[in-house]
Amino acid sequence: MQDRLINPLEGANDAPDANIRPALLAEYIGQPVVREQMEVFIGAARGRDEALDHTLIFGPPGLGKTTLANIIAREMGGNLRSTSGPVLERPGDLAAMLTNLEAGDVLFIDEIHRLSSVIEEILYPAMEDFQLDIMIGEGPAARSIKLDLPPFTLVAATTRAGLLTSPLRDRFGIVQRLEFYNIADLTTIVSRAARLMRVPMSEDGAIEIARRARGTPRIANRLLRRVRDYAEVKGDGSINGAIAGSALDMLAVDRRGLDHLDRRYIEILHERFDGGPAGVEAVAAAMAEDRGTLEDVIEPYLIQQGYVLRTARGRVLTQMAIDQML
Ligand SMILES: Nc1ncnc2c1ncn2[C@@H]1O[C@H](COP(=O)(O)OP(=O)(O)OP(=O)(O)O)[C@@H](O)[C@H]1O
Ligand SMILES: [Mg+2]
Repeated sequence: MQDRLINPLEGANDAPDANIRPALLAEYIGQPVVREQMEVFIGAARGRDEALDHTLIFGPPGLGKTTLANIIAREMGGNLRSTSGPVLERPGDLAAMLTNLEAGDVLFIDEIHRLSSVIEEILYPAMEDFQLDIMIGEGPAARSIKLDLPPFTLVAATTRAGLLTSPLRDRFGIVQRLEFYNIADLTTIVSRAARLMRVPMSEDGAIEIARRARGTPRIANRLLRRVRDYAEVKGDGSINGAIAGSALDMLAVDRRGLDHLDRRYIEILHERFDGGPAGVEAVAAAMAEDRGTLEDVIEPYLIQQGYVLRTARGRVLTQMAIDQML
């Protein structure tokens, strides 16, 4: 899993890409619905000189949740303070973040589905009334303190919206769902990144990379870096369709953006489970992967592309998968 080239998760070999990450809404490519809505909500909040409503962003890894959180802070003219669900262990951790906020700041909590219930309880009044309500000390000496917080915006991201409790979910005024990107948008993303990285690339080179990036900008940018390596060693450093094609063939990323893990998933479902329905736990065990990896990383794209169906009785292989892959 670790060294899978088309793993949508952020990895050690993702070079720092601060310079290619879009900083403004106008540079955020694709996601037209999200972009249009955010333009309106941000414009309105700025016009009223208020903090933007709390915003929940969900979608599979690598589609631009963290990027969007950064853009929101920038467009609102506030600071971005980042943390994540698993990092916030004790109430004091969250209290420290909240009391350091200034009016109009964005508090970004990544992986919000991994927040403990104690922390969640503190978040409710903070989100609703900008009040920090916290117990300090233990036993008879314990007392509760209340503090006013400046108006701020909580931006939360999750790959698993289904795991949020409904009281938490209900406290977000804005909920945005990111979708996989189409080839045209991914082509624009790759072309822009190549320009910023000063790599000469033709349109068909960009399309070839986009087609194999399984709808995910992070993967598109990672493939671009590996194709650049290939072009520098095997060619004159510039990328065209043929160079990109042979580089990606060498990297075993096929024309549909599927790699050995996807193919194994489909083969196992076909051979061991007779095409399904099969429970996700059983498929995960047969693949020796954990269920979370299957659900977060492998399945979303296979489902979106129509290779696999998620039914009440389990996973089912579609006719299209059988025709194209087996
Ligand atoms: N709409 C976009 N336009 C251009 N580039 C994008 C866009 N969305 C994401 N990217 C690029 O893809 C990379 C991954 O995006 P990001 O880190 O925001 O994903 P994420 O959804 O937060 O992933 P994770 O779930 O792993 O936290 C970014 O570094 C950025 O360069
Ligand atoms: Mg992120």
